[in-house]
Amino acid sequence: MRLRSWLFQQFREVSRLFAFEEVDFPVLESEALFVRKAGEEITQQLYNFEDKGGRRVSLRPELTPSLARLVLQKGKALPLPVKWFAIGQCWRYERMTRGRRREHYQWNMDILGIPGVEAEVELLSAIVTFFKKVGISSNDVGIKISSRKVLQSLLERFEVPPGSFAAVCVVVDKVEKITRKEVEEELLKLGVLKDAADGILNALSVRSLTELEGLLGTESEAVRDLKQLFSLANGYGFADWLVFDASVVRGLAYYTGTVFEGFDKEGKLRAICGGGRYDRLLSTFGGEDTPACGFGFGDAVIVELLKDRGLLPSLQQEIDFIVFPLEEVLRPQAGLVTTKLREAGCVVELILESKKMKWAFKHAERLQAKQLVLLGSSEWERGCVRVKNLSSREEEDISIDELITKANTSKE
Ligand SMILES: Nc1ccc(Br)nc1
Repeated sequence: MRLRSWLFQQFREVSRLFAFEEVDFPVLESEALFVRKAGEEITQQLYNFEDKGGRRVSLRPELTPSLARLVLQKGKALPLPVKWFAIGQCWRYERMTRGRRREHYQWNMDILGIPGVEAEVELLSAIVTFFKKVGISSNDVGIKISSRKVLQSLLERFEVPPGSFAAVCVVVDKVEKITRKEVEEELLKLGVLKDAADGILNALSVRSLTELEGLLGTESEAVRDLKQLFSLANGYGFADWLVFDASVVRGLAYYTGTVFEGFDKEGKLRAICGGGRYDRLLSTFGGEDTPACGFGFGDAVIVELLKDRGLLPSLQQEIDFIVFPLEEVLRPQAGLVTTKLREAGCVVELILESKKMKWAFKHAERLQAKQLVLLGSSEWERGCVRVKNLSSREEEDISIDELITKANTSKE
């Protein structure tokens, strides 16, 4: 829990730096919000059920559809651009034999209302800011960038019905998980003939924007967008984190343009984060066309990466004082001292049971507390408490007022 709190603190701090507002959505939504027909794994693993009112509902597998629903619900009352972030628990239903988690937490940042790649560059900058904040460099991690407009123009060239665009993207996204033959077979089922399938799969191995321009022509929107994105990223100073990779498609049906994913350069881990542009999602929910892009950043792979790189922070509870009444009759006084120290902003552990002094010292050592405040009747009669500094081993009898004054000074 300490690690999760620290991780979420980093997510929140980056979101705050980028002037994003935090939002939250229900973890349980109508199943219909997530049902899509493009064959995505995420929709095949819905943690869905019928509730006591006979409603078909589902634990959310992702946050973006809820965000779209909320933006639509607010309609004109919500001035664009919208810059929202959320950290939410998401669920999937997998057979436990896979030994994989059924729930994880995802940090999302989304910008709605900006049609140009300026929005993607802000989001990519936020991801890079997070990596740098936790000690990860562009030697450790990169972000692969491409655009689904590459696939879109190829499907048009091969006269593939536009209605199968999303499903084709979902299949092509599997290209590193299943064999090329299986991909071709799945594409064939979607009406993509062999020559079109070959054209698509060959395009994924394009290695540069120049090569892509050669393939798609100088008027290509995909090439224009990507050139502008890299140029802006250069201006921001994080272009060294980015790499054009035509094979990046991502597996969510609703992406329509730029797509990107964070990857570890040792190639040991799954994608660290991923995102893209989804300009049609709100209109598929019955809203007006609203340009949108965002990313999801899960809490699992990043922890693996931090472990691998020795970057996990050492997270100890930080106890300023342990207060210990030596006699039960002084417990009310111990409560007074504790209250005053806490009002001064100090973290105080009050020992709640009658214990031996030896136990109190061991307890203080275990918690790595800074100071131990002992209340004994002889000191109390002189209006004092005994304070032991647990690192310097120094101890002194001081008045409560002196103790609180020192505590306040240390907290300023
Ligand atoms: N979508 C999703 C939900 C939960 C986990 Br664990 N992974 C992916």
